[in-house]
Amino acid sequence: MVGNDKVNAPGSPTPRLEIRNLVRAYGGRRVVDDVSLTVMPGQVTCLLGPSGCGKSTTLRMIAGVEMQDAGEIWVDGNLICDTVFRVPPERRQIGLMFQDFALFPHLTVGANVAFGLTGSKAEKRERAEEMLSRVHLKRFIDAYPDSLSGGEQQRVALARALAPRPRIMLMDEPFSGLDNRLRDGIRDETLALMREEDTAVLLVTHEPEEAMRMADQIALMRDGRVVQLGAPYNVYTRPADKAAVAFFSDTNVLKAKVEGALAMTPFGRFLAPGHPDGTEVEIVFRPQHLRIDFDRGMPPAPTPTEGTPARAEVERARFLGNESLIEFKLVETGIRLKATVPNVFLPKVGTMLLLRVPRDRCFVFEAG
Ligand SMILES: Nc1ncnc2c1ncn2[C@@H]1O[C@H](COP(=O)(O)OP(=O)(O)OP(=O)(O)O)[C@@H](O)[C@H]1O
Repeated sequence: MVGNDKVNAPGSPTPRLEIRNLVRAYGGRRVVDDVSLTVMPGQVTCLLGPSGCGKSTTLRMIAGVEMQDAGEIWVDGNLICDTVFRVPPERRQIGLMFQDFALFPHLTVGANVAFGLTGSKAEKRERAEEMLSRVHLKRFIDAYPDSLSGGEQQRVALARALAPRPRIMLMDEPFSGLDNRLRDGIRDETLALMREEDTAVLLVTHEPEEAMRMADQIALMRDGRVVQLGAPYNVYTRPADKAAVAFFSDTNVLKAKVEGALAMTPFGRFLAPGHPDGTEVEIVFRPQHLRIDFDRGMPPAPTPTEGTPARAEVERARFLGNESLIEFKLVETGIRLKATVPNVFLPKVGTMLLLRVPRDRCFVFEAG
């Protein structure tokens, strides 16, 4: 029962991987709850979310090592798994790479890479050589894994996973065992290789920075559901809710009540479109968007883009390397806010400064 994709509009390209309404429950609790997404060939989709939100379970169902309770998995427009029909894992042409990737210690690097391949001995050796050249490790083809560094072993694992030309690559926190410097290089190498091979990648991570770096598309997950799906820029700049803002950075929150489609705050009025009068809202913005000015006695006039400036006292200032973090208390209301500024800016505790909030950097959500 291998069907054709009926859902995608005619003429639109067929996704390499499509999951529709996947559900998985343990003991009555839905840990994956109606998850749908697509991954195109040569593209990377990141499943991003906090620990326990259902990322790995989703991946395991696609790999075929776990059965869903409901929903369908399609590859290149063909159904490969629903609740009655199931292509076995080894026939799905899906490559796997996990954090605790294990190379076979008793096999050479070349034999590790050739392990999942079919064909003659010479053909297998040739493909292993090709893949090892791509990850710049051909010289280790006859060495054993334990003579390689952690990063080199990871690249061998990548070469091994990609050698059989999987149509889809599922990666679960594959870079988390590596130190930062090594990680950036291997990430870039991995992306380049997978784009060249036109592989569709579904990568699980709980690190927003990793997702922003690697993904063409981010599926932000929480409590088993995809709460937002989109390009990294869109997910970051148009977050679905307060938690989506907070997942990517620290936040400042101003509470207010809507009156006449406006929310009144110490920084003046904010437009609150779509929120009926009387709604309690939260105005959320990132610390890097709080504007700081010197207090020259006469506060500048309110502007439509930044509202009314508010006087604030510095409570703490710390240098974090490439930016400084300043913590403030608003004089009038006692509200605490944080600002980050590039480089070194360390005003003394007690200094009075003026703060402004650019309206185009704020998100207004109903208070939850
Ligand atoms: N076999 C299982 N039996 C019961 N509960 C399970 C099982 N596997 C996973 N869970 C639960 O399902 C939820 C989702 O787990 P999952 O591993 O998919 O999350 P995750 O987002 O990948 O988390 P992490 O980033 O920590 O790996 C968790 O609460 C977990 O405890």
